[in-house]
Amino acid sequence: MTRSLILALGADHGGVNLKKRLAVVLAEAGHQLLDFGTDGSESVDYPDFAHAVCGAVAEKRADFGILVCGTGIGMSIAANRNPAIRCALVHDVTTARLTRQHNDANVLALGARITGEEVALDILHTFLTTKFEGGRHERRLAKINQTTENTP
Ligand SMILES: O=C(CO)[C@H](O)[C@H](O)[C@H](O)COP(=O)(O)O
Repeated sequence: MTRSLILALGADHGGVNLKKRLAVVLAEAGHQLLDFGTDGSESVDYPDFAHAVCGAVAEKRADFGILVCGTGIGMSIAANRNPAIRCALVHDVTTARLTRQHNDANVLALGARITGEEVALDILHTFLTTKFEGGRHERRLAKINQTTENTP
């Protein structure tokens, strides 16, 4: 798939089956996985897994994080509360590419009830193999971290 990466994975009960499928493919591709669960179908709370995965990425214990819930929305909202995280909820290969090129996204959120397995695998491949372009995008990323004030 790409050079060997350390990837942090997390899902709630809505995303657990897709997470397991992604984990198999990623392990076969030679990546090292930090799997923060969940592992079963019992109802759990997605923020617990988002925070665990994002902690690993923020502390540089993982190169990227991958989060899966029913829609990906709850995971992405929770993930982006961490100031070190740029989490993108992605439904297609084009935005998977662009969020790496333009946003240097370090966490990918997927919705298992929305996105089919084959599309999710294509998104994952694109996300992990596309490089940040830098340049003008560096300035914009810096501004994301500058302020939360509602000024131009
Ligand atoms: O956070 C979500 C929605 O924005 C996720 O899709 C969750 O997986 C979903 O809310 C879980 O719902 P459930 O009815 O408890 O299975």
